[in-house]
Amino acid sequence: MTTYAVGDIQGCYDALRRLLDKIDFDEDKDKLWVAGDLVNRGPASAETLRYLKGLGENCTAVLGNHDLHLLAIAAGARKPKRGDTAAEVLDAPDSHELLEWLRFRPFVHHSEKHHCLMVHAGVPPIWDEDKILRRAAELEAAIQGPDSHDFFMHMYGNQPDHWSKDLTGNDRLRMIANYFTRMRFCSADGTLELDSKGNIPPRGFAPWFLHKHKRSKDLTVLFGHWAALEGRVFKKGYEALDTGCVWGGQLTVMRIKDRKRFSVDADG
Ligand SMILES: Nc1ncnc2c1ncn2[C@@H]1O[C@H](COP(=O)(O)OP(=O)(O)OP(=O)(O)OP(=O)(O)OC[C@H]2O[C@@H](n3cnc4c(N)ncnc43)[C@H](O)[C@@H]2O)[C@@H](O)[C@H]1O
Repeated sequence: MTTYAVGDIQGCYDALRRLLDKIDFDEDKDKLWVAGDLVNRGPASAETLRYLKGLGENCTAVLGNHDLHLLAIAAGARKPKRGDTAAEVLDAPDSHELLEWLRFRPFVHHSEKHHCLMVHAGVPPIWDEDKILRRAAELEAAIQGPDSHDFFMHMYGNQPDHWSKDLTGNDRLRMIANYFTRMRFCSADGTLELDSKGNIPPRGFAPWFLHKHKRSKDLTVLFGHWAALEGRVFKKGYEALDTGCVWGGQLTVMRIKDRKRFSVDADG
């Protein structure tokens, strides 16, 4: 049994299957962790969800911003934007099952065995692992509970931009969602800058993983989301997995035990 972690698939189902063939992935024995953004912009989000759902307990996927966006569209809280491919999932005959499976994915996966945390965008420097997991659970409860429509209606936006334990309601949930699913740059106190998407830090901010973190140093964080990094972080304890498949780059999987990476080109 071998455990692998894959970056943002975003509906690039053919690339996913080519990559799994390349590593001789055994669907009955091996484990696949997915670092969020399973869907959207790529051509085959429904097929991707169907395949990952079919892996059962051998797939552990966390939610990304594009997954949340699809769930918000499905809930009637948002309209699709140009370039979104949500309709392909919404029109699928098994749409309900696929969306319910997605809605019940976590935001953070903690593996004690492998000393890893997997999250889509990142974890703020101001939280230790206990807080990270408790705040992920808060957000999961909101999305999985009866008031999820209300959350999706209020999910979008860049404010508040910094954490306070006194935050309540949808402001608190939006802040947590923005840390886990949209963050790239922040300041040492966890203030977010969500406009910049390239590699150049805006003045006063740095990539979230370069700050001093409260989290235990023994935990490696696996994350996706940031295609412009091209899978490179150069900092011990961090593994960037998004290599921009949906932008014509590559899809990359990392074997957890030795951190060896395998990639396929987007266009085969
Ligand atoms: N609370 C909330 N508030 C607001 N929106 C929410 C939300 N929750 C969910 N959403 C949804 O989140 C999305 C906005 O997210 P954002 O993070 O704001 O923007 P994005 O451009 O859509 O990011 P993406 O996730 O695609 O990241 P990537 O690095 O691949 O791509 C980013 C850029 O990198 C560029 N890029 C790709 N490869 C690159 C490379 N090798 N070098 C340089 N740039 C590269 C691409 O061209 C692209 O412009 C929307 O769909 C929105 O609806």
